[in-house]
Amino acid sequence: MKKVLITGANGLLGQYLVKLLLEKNYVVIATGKGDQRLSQNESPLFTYYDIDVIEGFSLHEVLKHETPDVVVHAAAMTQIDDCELQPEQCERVNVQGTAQVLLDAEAFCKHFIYISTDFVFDGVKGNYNETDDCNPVSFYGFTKLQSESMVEMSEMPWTIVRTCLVYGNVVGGTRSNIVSWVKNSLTEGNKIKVVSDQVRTPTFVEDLACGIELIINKTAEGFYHLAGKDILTPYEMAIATAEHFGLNKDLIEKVDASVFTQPAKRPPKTGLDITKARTELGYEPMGFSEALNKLKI
Ligand SMILES: NC(=O)C1=CN([C@@H]2O[C@H](COP(=O)(O)OP(=O)(O)OC[C@H]3O[C@@H](n4cnc5c(N)ncnc54)[C@H](OP(=O)(O)O)[C@@H]3O)[C@@H](O)[C@H]2O)C=CC1
Ligand SMILES: Cc1cn([C@H]2C[C@H](O)[C@@H](COP(=O)(O)OP(=O)(O)O[C@H]3O[C@@H](C)C(=O)[C@@H](O)[C@H]3O)O2)c(=O)[nH]c1=O
Repeated sequence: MKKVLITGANGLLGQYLVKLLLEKNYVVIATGKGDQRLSQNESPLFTYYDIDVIEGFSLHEVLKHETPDVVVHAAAMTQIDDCELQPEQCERVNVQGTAQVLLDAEAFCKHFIYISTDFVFDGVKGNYNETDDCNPVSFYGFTKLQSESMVEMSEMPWTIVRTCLVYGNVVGGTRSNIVSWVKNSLTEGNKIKVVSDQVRTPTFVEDLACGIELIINKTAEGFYHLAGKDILTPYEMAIATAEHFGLNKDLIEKVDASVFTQPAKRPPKTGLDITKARTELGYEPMGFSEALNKLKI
C-alpha cells in the first residue's frame, strides 16, 4: 500500500483522513503542530511527528527519512477572521508553509495533494467548476490562491482539491463547524443569528476524506472540486440541524449581511460543481440530511 504523509493531521479533515487511510491499510505518517490529538495512534501503520510547517528543517528531515509516496498538505491557518486581522502570520503559514512543504515533497515524494477552498472565488457566479476564474475577496482566500499557483507551477505530479464549508463531529479538539456550532448553541438555549444571503455546498468531512482517498488511489492529477451535493444557505443548514436534533428552531434568527458582519469579507454565493469528481473519480457524497444521521446525538 502507498505511504501517505499528511500535514495538519490534528485538524478536522486530518483526523478523518488518517482514520480512513488506516482503515484501508495505507501506511500513514501524520504530522501536526504540537502533540498529537488523534485516536488511531495504536495502529502499527501509524506514525506521528510534531512538525510546524513554517519550521522547514524538521519536515525536510522527516520526508527524507520516510520518503512517502504521497503528501497531502492540509495544514493551514483556517480561521478567516484571524487571517484578515493577522495577515503576516497567515501569509507565513498558508503561503511560506506551503512553499516549504512543496519544496521538500518535490525532493522526496511522488505526488503532492494541496487542500484548497471555495474562497478562491469571489462568490458572484456560484456553482463554480474547476476552470472558473478565481478572484478572492478575503486575505485567507488570497493566500490559498497564491499557494495554488505555486503548486500548479511544480513539475512534480500534483492535485489541487477545492472544498467548501466542511462539517462533521468535533473530534480531538478540532475547530467548531456550522453543525456543531448550531447544535451546541441551541442545546445551551442561546439565540443565534444566521445568514440567509450566503450560498454554499456544505461538505461532510467523511465524504471529503473518501474523495481524497480516491485521488490518492488513482493518482488523479489536476484540479478537483470535492464538496457536498446540496446547495444551501447557512440559515437552511441551521434549520435542518435544529430539526434533526429536535432543538428549538425559534432560537434561530434569519439575518443578512446588513446585520451580520465579520472582520473578513465572505464570498456571498459559492458552492462547488462536483461533476468532474463524480465522473472521473466516482465521488458520490451524501446529502446534508443523510450526513446529519451520521453525526453524534
Ligand atoms: N474547514 C473548512 O470549512 C474548509 C477547509 N479548507 C481547507 O482544508 C484544510 C484542512 O482544514 P480543516 O481540517 O477544516 O481545518 P483545521 O483548522 O481543523 O485544520 C488545520 C490544521 O492545520 C494546523 N496548522 C496550523 N498552522 C500550522 C503550522 N504552522 N504547522 C503545522 N500545522 C499547522 C492546525 O493545527 P492546530 O489544530 O494545532 O491549530 C490544524 O490542525 C485547510 O487547508 C483548509 O484551508 C477548505 C475549505 C473549507
Ligand atoms: C459564526 C456565524 C456564522 N454564520 C454563517 C456564516 C458562514 O457561512 C457559516 C460558517 O461560518 P464560519 O465563520 O464558521 O465559517 P467561514 O469562515 O465562513 O467558513 C469557511 O471556512 C474556511 C476554512 C473555508 O475555506 C471556507 O470554505 C468556509 O467554509 O455560518 C452565521 O450566519 N452566523 C454566525 O454567527
